[in-house]
Amino acid sequence: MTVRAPAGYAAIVTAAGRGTRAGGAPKQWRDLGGRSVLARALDAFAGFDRVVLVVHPDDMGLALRDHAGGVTIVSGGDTRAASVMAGLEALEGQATHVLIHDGARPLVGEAVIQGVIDALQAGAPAAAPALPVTDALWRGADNAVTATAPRDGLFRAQTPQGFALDQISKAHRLHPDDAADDVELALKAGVPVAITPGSEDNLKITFPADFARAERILGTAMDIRLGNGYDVHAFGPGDYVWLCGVQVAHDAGLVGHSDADVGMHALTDAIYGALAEGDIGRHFPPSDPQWKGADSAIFLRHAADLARQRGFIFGNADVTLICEAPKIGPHAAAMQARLAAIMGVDASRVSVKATTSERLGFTGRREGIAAIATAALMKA
Ligand SMILES: Nc1ccn([C@@H]2O[C@H](COP(=O)(O)OP(=O)(O)OP(=O)(O)O)[C@@H](O)[C@H]2O)c(=O)n1
Ligand SMILES: C[C@](O)(CO)[C@H](O)COP(=O)(O)O
Repeated sequence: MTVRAPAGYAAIVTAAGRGTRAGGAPKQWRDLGGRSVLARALDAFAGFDRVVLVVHPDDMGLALRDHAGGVTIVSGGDTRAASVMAGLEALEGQATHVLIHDGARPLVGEAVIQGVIDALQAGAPAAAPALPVTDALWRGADNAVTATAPRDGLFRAQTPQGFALDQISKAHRLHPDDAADDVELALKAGVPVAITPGSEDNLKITFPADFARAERILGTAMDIRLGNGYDVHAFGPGDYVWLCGVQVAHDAGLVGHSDADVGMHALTDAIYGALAEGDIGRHFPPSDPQWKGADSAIFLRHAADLARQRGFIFGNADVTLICEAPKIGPHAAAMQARLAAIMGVDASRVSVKATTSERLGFTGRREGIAAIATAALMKA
């Protein structure tokens, strides 16, 4: 879920720094759990009508490659304040309020952004998230404590910091010097700033170890779903069967309301199961004549689309066909490719294998084919 910002609200995401303390390539372009730090920070503002992304001139090509469309990309300056100023200039006359966010804070949550918006909507000219300092504070030198310092009334500042656009633009023009953040400039210009709730998850990637910390937060926040599916179809008259989207010659057909693709049905049910969305019968009732003889790809595509609409990506899918015949091995790769194409994933994430039941039971007596499937869905 992203925050839907009120009309007139814009966001500036600053990403023109070089990330010297983090080392390596500029931190905002580096991978964090499969997506760049910056892509994650930008995502949080997808519900804003206007978003300005400020990047280093050397990164303009990268920015246009990854973020063209939807956001306005401008070149930043030598300091954070100069980069924010470039963003503010791009917004002149285009918004009433602006939230200014570090591209290096990839895990900002809805509640933090909403808290800032609510304070501005309530009439504050400026509002920013922060956390009270809870640890004792010391002064130190040469690895020794030289004094203690009171922590009362001290806060750790975060972003996004929100402002009435005209007031923060004026503050930047009045004090074009660098500052730790935009709140500092607002205060210098006499603009009062409300404190809103920050979050421990809203860390700024600053040092190398912060990547591991962010990965840990992402890991615990990851929504992982597993679903299983099971299906059986009896043999009947015919000279081929549909299995996992591939037509396989056989001395019998499979009986069913649709094309009786038992493997595809098991996989579709596994996806519905992971989404707690019932089974194929709920979405495509067998009582409905329009599904008579239907291509089962319709069912699988529907389940895969539903997963994507809910924000999930596929971890993997695994289908096992249980039959004495036909032989599955020669067709397994084609089945894998077909299922992957229907689901819109790479074939390496889909497995199709088979086993006999050692001539035991209904599959052993060649009365039909059974299939079991597992699907893993993930959402960060
Ligand atoms: N000239 C600058 C400097 C910083 N930033 C942005 O401001 C945010 C917070 O800054 P910081 O963590 O200090 O980032 P860097 O300046 O990149 O880091 P470092 O000081 O370690 O080089 C980051 O998203 C950074 O890209 C910017 O847009 N323009
Ligand atoms: C803006 C800021 O993120 C607020 O905490 C921070 O001041 C900027 O980062 P820096 O490390 O101070 O440059």
